[in-house]
Amino acid sequence: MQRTHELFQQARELIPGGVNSPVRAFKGVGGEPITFERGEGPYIWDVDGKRYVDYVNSWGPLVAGHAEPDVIRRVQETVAKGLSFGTPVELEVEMARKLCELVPSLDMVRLVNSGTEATMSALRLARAHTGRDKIVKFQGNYHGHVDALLVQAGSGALTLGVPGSPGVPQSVVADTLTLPYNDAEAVEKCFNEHGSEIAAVIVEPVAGNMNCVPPVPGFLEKLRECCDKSGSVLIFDEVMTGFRVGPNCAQGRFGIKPDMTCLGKVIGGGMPVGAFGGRRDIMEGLAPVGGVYQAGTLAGNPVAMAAGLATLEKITAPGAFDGLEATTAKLVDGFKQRADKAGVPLTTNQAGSMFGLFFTSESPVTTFEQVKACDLEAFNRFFHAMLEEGVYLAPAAFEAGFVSLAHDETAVQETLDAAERAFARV
Ligand SMILES: Cc1ncc(COP(=O)(O)O)c(C=O)c1O
Ligand SMILES: NCC(=O)CCC(=O)O
Repeated sequence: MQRTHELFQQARELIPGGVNSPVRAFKGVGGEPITFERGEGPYIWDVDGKRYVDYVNSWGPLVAGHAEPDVIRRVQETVAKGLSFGTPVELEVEMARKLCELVPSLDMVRLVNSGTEATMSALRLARAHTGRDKIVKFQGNYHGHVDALLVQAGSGALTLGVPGSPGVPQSVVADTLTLPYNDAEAVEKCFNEHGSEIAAVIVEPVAGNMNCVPPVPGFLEKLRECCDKSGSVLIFDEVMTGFRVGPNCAQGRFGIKPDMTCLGKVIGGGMPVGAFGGRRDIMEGLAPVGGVYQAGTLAGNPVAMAAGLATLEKITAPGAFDGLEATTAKLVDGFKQRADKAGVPLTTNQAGSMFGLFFTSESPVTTFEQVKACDLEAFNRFFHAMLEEGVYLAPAAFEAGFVSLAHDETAVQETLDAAERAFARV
């Protein structure tokens, strides 16, 4: 690990913590982050030449695998025509059409550059649409680093123990109400008290930033019901779940239609893209049609659109998603079997191509409290053992795992063989 170590020493002098996003640091698991230089299919190689089976996949976007040839070709063709115009381009129309076709709640969509931008703008629009200020979010859900949403947040905020961030004024979060995930009763109670003041509820329809926790039956239904009754805007943050949990996103899978949807990750295929969309009457509140201001120099960038469109083609090809889900099930069942064999208490969750490993004897895991009560030290030992074995899991116990279309029998078998040896050391 000579080269990776040297690079990280340099990075620490130049970039805070040596990383451009805190989740990349190994703060939760200990040790130094690894610097990578190449990917192909299910594998990534670090700068010292070691190969790993990858279950981070750039934190979700690479559902087609690394350097997928058709994706790369589409990007190269597009790059050759110029990188950006700051004008309408054909590929953004193609992307908007594709998203409106595939995502049940989208009448219209606007493209942005990240998931954070998508949730930030969706909130602004929902507040303008309703003329209300309060928003509801769930503990352990993460919606990007939007000030008003950095309250009891998941992902790196949770891993680092800063679920609310210094620098966010109290006045900005005063209108953010937080509730326990998967608790329909708490939702009902909150709406009984504040319903007429609530502009929006924003939720990860499968929580993927407190490990992976699917919604319990009735939870999303209750959100829909309460929002309908009170005239609040229901926002599904599908930045992570979009085209990961189903070919029509979580809303397609669970049959609940939100008023607005945020997207990111997969729809950029590894390029910086986000999107938010929904009901036409809401979306037409945006400038230049309406008064709600939102903008972006590089929004709808053709190169990013090309990568995203090629990736969406892969995941929506006939049979593709079912195959991916079956591979994920095989992986997750394999982890469980090997943990059982080694006598390590483990519970697993799966939603489409997302999965969660919980070092606990409680099953099922459906709440944030259960997630926080898991054996973090056992996870950390498992993480490092897997790393040594050449399997790259997210370097934190509070993150979901991601499988790609490129994960074949060989990659899965390699992973499970590694897991068998790793569990024996946990
Ligand atoms: C559910 C969810 N929403 C929003 C975001 C923010 O997206 P980005 O990191 O692209 O700003 C993320 C991930 O980072 C996410 O998982
Ligand atoms: N679950 C973690 C993320 O999705 C975020 C990645 C990042 O913030 O770099």
